[in-house]
Amino acid sequence: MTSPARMRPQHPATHRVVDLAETFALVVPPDATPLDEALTATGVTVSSADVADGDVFVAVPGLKVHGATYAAQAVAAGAVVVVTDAAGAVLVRGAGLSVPVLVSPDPRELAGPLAAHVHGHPGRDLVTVGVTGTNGKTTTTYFVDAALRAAHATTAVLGTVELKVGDEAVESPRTTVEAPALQGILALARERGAGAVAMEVSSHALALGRVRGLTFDVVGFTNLQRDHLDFHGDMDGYFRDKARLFAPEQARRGVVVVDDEWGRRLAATSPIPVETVATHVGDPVGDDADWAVVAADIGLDGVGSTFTLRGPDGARHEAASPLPGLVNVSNAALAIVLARAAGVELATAIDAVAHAHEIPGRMERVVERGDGFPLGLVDYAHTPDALVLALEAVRPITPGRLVLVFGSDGDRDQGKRPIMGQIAARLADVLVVTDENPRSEDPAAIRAAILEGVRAERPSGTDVHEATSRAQAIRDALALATDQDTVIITGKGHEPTQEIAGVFHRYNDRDVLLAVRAESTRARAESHA
Ligand SMILES: CC(=O)N[C@H]1[C@@H](OP(=O)(O)OP(=O)(O)OC[C@H]2O[C@@H](n3ccc(=O)[nH]c3=O)[C@H](O)[C@@H]2O)O[C@H](CO)[C@@H](O)[C@@H]1O[C@H](C)C(=O)N[C@@H](C)C(=O)N[C@H](CCC(=O)O)C(=O)O
Ligand SMILES: Nc1ncnc2c1ncn2[C@@H]1O[C@H](COP(=O)(O)OP(=O)(O)OP(=O)(O)O)[C@@H](O)[C@H]1O
Repeated sequence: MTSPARMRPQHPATHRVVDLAETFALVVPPDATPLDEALTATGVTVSSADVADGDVFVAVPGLKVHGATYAAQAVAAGAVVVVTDAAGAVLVRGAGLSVPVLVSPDPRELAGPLAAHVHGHPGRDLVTVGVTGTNGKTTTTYFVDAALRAAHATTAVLGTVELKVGDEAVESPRTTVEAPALQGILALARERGAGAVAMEVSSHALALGRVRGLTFDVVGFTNLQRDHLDFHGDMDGYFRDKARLFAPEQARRGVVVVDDEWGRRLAATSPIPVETVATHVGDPVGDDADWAVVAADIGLDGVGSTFTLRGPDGARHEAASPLPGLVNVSNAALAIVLARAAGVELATAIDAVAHAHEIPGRMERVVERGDGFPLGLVDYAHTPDALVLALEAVRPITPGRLVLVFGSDGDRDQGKRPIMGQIAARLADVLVVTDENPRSEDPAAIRAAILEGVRAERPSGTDVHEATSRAQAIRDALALATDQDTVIITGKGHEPTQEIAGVFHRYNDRDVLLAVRAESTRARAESHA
């Protein structure tokens, strides 16, 4: 599989380093030899591990270590020049390296614009949509991509799950890649003929300049909930970092969900023009919003939702979310308004979103109800709040019993294990407790902690099962369920591996669920033969 760092254009432009120095006011340190006028560069990176031949290595002062510490590795991998700050230049000189060095007061801020310049500003040739917020980024981004795909032959979608350009996808190292990697991927997308890109923009990315150098056509805000305060300090700091996306150098216009106070604050203070969307039916906030969800119900397919979206002109549009639950009505409404702002016809956007049910690991409909099989869903919910939301979303679409396969991560928040158990026992009917990513912990001990919470809520232990492998848990769940039931497998979502005792085993809930269904279909056919 291609590494994310290799997602770059096949035919990069070549730039003279002296020209880059002049354009970005980079200076040669006083005691260094002047730049060779013939020296050229074709790419940019901030990580020595990602260097390609001909790269500029931008060595940033990190939160833990100075990037210039890795200049030797970068040069060995093919970097032709190091751009860093004054402290970095001292480190490179101290290491006795002969590589040319250029100094910038703020290399982290520079990395994005420099990479955008080197790759010929690919973002300007694409329709670009960015989505930020605590929850719903992935789902909304895929809904937007579905709408963009209805209007463009080739698109790119970038986020937590994958980096996908046309039909080529690689696993994503994080929600928003580093600024130079982003520009490289955009350049690749342009080279492959893509017309549009939808991407997730995390708060870390905004704080660390990963989208600098790109001005989005449209950006969206989902919501803000308590998260990542270790990094952002407090909610105000977290909000300020998110709000950086709504600035003229980052985006031309925005769409903001105003269901929470943070969305309302953002809409009221945004320096770029924004449209507002209210998604809670009956909330008076909807009266003043440009767009409002004024009715929502379970969809005709018995899984998703239908809803009515009132537009700024008062017209009512019948729309649908293919995924269960009201949070996905919210995500779908935002995506429709974002896609429209990005130039997709409203009716086209509504239709495309209504059919976008293959979002990897986000309430993903893997097995449809029927032929004796339950509805089978895979969801990433791995926190108590998300588990509540997921189970509440699935209950109304479940005529029979709600069967939950779940576990909890090792080497992470131990306190949530019994809480997850309690929630599961309260909101699901049949539980199969199993392993998630045990990492260095004893899997049985993690399951025991979950089961303690289960017992507190359901002392009888009725319909509570334990399975020592996740694949077995899925097999058990499917064997226990009828076609009136729903099986939901939570915790790992799209993850392609399971981490056990330091080893990453290839494993994916969706694949296993499909394999188990196929096994059962075969077994049934044989028993009828
Ligand atoms: C907290 C955080 O976001 N840290 C980011 C920050 O790291 P840092 O300043 O500590 O970097 P450092 O380790 O001190 O290294 C300094 C520089 O040396 C470079 N280096 C380092 C080691 C090496 O061998 N070679 C090398 O070149 C690094 O690439 C870096 O440029 O700057 C680095 C690049 O300049 C990022 O790679 C790094 O992201 C780390 C890996 C990370 O895990 N970030 C997570 C928290 C993150 O960004 N998450 C969000 C999603 C959050 C969510 O919503 O859940 C995301 O967008 O994925
Ligand atoms: N609009 C929403 N409001 C609140 N919760 C939501 C919303 N959309 C999704 N969720 C919940 O948040 C979880 C994560 O959803 P999603 O992956 O789309 O968000 P995200 O912002 O991309 O988060 P992550 O980066 O962790 O993937 C889901 O399990 C779902 O239960």
